[in-house]
Parts: sequence; C-alpha cells; structure tokens
Amino acid sequence: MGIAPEPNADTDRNTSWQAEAPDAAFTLRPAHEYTDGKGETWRIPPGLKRALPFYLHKPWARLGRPLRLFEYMARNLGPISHYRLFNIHVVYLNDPSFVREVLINQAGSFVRERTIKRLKILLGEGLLTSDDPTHKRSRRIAAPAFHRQRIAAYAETMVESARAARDRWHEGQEIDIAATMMSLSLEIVARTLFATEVDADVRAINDETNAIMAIYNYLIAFPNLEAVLHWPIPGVTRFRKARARLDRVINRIIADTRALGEAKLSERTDLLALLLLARDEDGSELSDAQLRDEVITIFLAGYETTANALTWTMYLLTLNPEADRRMHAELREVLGEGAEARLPTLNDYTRLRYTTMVLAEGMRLYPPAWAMGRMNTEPIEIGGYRLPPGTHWYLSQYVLQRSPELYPDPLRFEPLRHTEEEKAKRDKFAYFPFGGGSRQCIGEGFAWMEMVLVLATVAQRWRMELIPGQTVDVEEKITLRPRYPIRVRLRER
Ligand code: HEM
Repeated sequence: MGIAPEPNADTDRNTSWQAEAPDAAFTLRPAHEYTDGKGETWRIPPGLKRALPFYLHKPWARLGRPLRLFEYMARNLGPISHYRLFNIHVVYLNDPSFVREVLINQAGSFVRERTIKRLKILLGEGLLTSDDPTHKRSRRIAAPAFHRQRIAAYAETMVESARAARDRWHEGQEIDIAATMMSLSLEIVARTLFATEVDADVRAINDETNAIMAIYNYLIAFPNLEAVLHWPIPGVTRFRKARARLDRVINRIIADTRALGEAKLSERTDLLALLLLARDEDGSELSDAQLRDEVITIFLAGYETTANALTWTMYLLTLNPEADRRMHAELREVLGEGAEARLPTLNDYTRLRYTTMVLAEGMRLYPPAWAMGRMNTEPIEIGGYRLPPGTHWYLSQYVLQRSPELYPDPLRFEPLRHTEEEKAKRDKFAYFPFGGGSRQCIGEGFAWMEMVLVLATVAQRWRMELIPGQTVDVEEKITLRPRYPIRVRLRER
C-alpha cells in the first residue's frame, strides 16, 4: 500500500537541488583535530569546508530552507557533520543514538540555542524558551493541567468542536485543510485549556500568528534582532504590532479569568485557572508578565502543531485511498454505521488503533516540530568527536524519520510501521516528533487525544479528494507548515 507523498510537489524542491552531486574539493572537509590557545584539543566531525555563508548561492544552502541543508549533510557527510557559522561550530546529528545523547544521556550539558532563544521576542520566559531554574518551576506549575485524568475531561469538548465544524460543510464543498485545521485547533485549545469562548479576539490570535510567521525567517536573519526590535524597519514594525495585538488578547483573557475570584477559579479544571491559583514554594504567585509568557507559549505551542499534524495527515490520506478505506472500516467497527453511528468518546480513543497509526505515520513524514536545537555549556564528546562549549547542535525529526536505513522505502505512507511489534524493532529515538527527556513536549497526551478524536470525527462523515494541479510543499517556520493552501473537495461517506 502507499503512494509516496508530494507527487506533484514543487520541482525546485524535489529535483534540482537533490540531484546536485557534491563537489568534494569545493565543499567537503574530512574530520580533523585542532588545539586551541588554552591547550585544549578538539576533534571536529567531517563537514563543509568553508563557513556556511560561502555556500548561500547553492540550492541546498538557501536562506530559509534549513531542511535542505540538513538533508544534504546527512546524505553526503553521514550521521554527524559540521559547519561553521561565522566563528560558531555547528554540528548536525542524524542518528537515533546521538539523539539519545543530546536529549537524555548528556542533557545536563545543554541549554536552548540561538533560534529558540530568539523566540523569546514573542514568547518571553515561558516553558518553551526558558532554561533552568525558571523552566523547572514553570514545568512544575503547568504539569497538573496535562495529567491523564485532566486531559480526559477535555475529550468531549474536542469532539464537540470537530462535530460542529464537520456539520457546517456540504457535499462537494472545497476547503483549504490547513486553514480549517488551524481554526479548529485554536478553538479547542481556547476552550479546553483557557475555558474561553472563541470570539473575534481569539480568532485574532490566528491572524497575528500568521502575520508573524510570514516574516519570521526574515526576522531571525538579523544577527542582533533583540537590539533592532524598536527600530522603524517595516518587517519589524509589523512584528511589533502583531505582538502588541496578541498581548492585548492574552492579557484580556487573563484579566477576565482573574476577576472570577479564587473560589470560582478553584472549581475550574483548565490550565489558566491552575496558573492563576499556583503558588511557589515561598507562597508567591506568578507575576502578570510570567502569566502572559506561559499563556502565550501554550496557546501557540498547542494549536499550530496539532493543526499541522492533522493537515499533513489528511493530505496523505487523499493520496493513499487504501489507508483511508482501512481507517474508515475501523471507524465503522468502533463507532457503528449509518443511523447507528455515534460520535467518538474518550473510551473510543484507545480503541482507534489504526487511526492512531495513520497519525503517527503522518507525523513521521511531516513532523510539526521539524528540528530541535541545543547549545552545550561544557565540552561534549559524541561519536568519537569532541566539541567546545558554545557549539550549536541540531537534530531534525523530518530528516531522520525519512532515513532509508530506519524506514525502508521511506517516502511510502504505511501506518503499519507503527504497530507495537514494528516499533520494538527500531531504536526508540528513530521517531521523536515530541522530543524527549526533561524537555519532552508537555502537551503530548493532549495532542494525541485531540488529533485522534478530531480525525475520527471528521473522517467518520467526510472523505477528502485532493484538487488536482496544486503545488504542495513544506515551509519550515517554527512549525512545519504547508507553503501553500491544500485544497480538497469534500465527499460525504
Ligand atoms: C502534534 C503536536 C505537537 C508536537 C509535534 C509537539 C512537539 C514538541 C517538541 C518536539 C517539543 C520539544 C522541543 C525541544 O525540546 O526543543 C515540545 C515542547 C513543548 N510543547 Fe509540544 N508539541 C505538540 C503539541 C503540543 C500541545 C498540544 C501543547 C500544549 C497544549 C504543547 C506544548 C508544549 C510546551 C509548553 C513545550 C515546552 C516543554 C518544555 O520545554 O518543558 N505541545 N513540543
């Protein structure tokens, strides 16, 4: 079964740059050693001969397309490779055992690196961007909202939101799955985690996030973005306006909730109530700035990611009718057929095994978090190499999860790669869409439940047909978005 994804993808992406054979003399430098001024010896993996900016004219090194660079390096330099960005060492790791080294075994020697720290201009010192000890405190405060029993209470709202969306559609209607899923998952996060109804203000979160994403790669290209943030540069001004509007919405939601008072808040089960009631060990509550940072982080981390996973999975199902049929057979078996059919519930979630594997395979090929970055604070040895503090390290779910060594015929969409038996044959870190270790995604349980219940509710009633002649390509922003709308026609089952 299975049709390779992106059959009609951007030809620029699929052929021209991948076909280019490396010019070894020009590009590649073997592993080497050097001793620095302090007498420390460093062993550097094989890599690019010159600093990265030297190659910017190459199709695999184009600005704003880091996945091409990672794919090029994995293919031509092996599982650990290196380049320099100005005077910084950058190491790209493409092997499950190295993922484990960074996320688990040597995790204590790493902090967030530059591109994550850059997110602070939007997210402040929230869970995603902070380092310890701020991070440990935030995680302790937010964790109860993501406990299994707590998430279970959200199931009904998730299904209800998906049902309302699917029941507004009509036979033959054309929709853009990406925009539709963004709007649905925003509504679900707002209702479940913030107990907020979705009004024009909450919709503005989506508009402002889209505005920020459109200019994000431009923004992070500034070597010293933090310093130019108040300058009247057009893109920067747009960013400032979008952020100010986001802040107004978030602060309004916080103020309205706080006004309910402690007694009412303690009856609520959502994350925002927990954050407002949280007290630190010394009895202090979160400041308004801290609340804003946590709320905006979870809003943004919580809706774009699941929306992208659902979008890409639905797209893959349009290309793989056999998997779609099999999934629908499971939905009929678990939820009944025709007039007897009922909506999925919390109890069905674990029974929808094939549906879950369809999503797992969707996230293998199109992981919403497409790469992760770290910086080491002390010398690190990995794979026989030794790198100095301040080195930047990258791992890419997108590239690793498409390795032919780990997944034979890697572009084939095959949900059965995710049975317990098949998973047991692979290294756990051959698949890491939610990261791992102490910074593993706090919303993983929430995301799985939402994605399975939404996909089941939508697919129970509708089949999607891809409208021919579209260009489909990825866009690696903070999450892996589709570069263009993905238009489908709805067919009632
Ligand atoms: C398919 C959906 C999702 C994917 C693929 C995903 C992926 C990830 C990954 C890879 C990380 C680790 C980043 C790193 O270590 O550098 C992460 C962290 C995080 N995620 Fe998710 N996520 C998803 C859904 C969610 C949801 C639904 C929420 C909240 C409602 C959420 C909130 C967070 C937060 C707060 C962090 C930071 C955790 C920490 O550093 O302690 N995510 N996510």
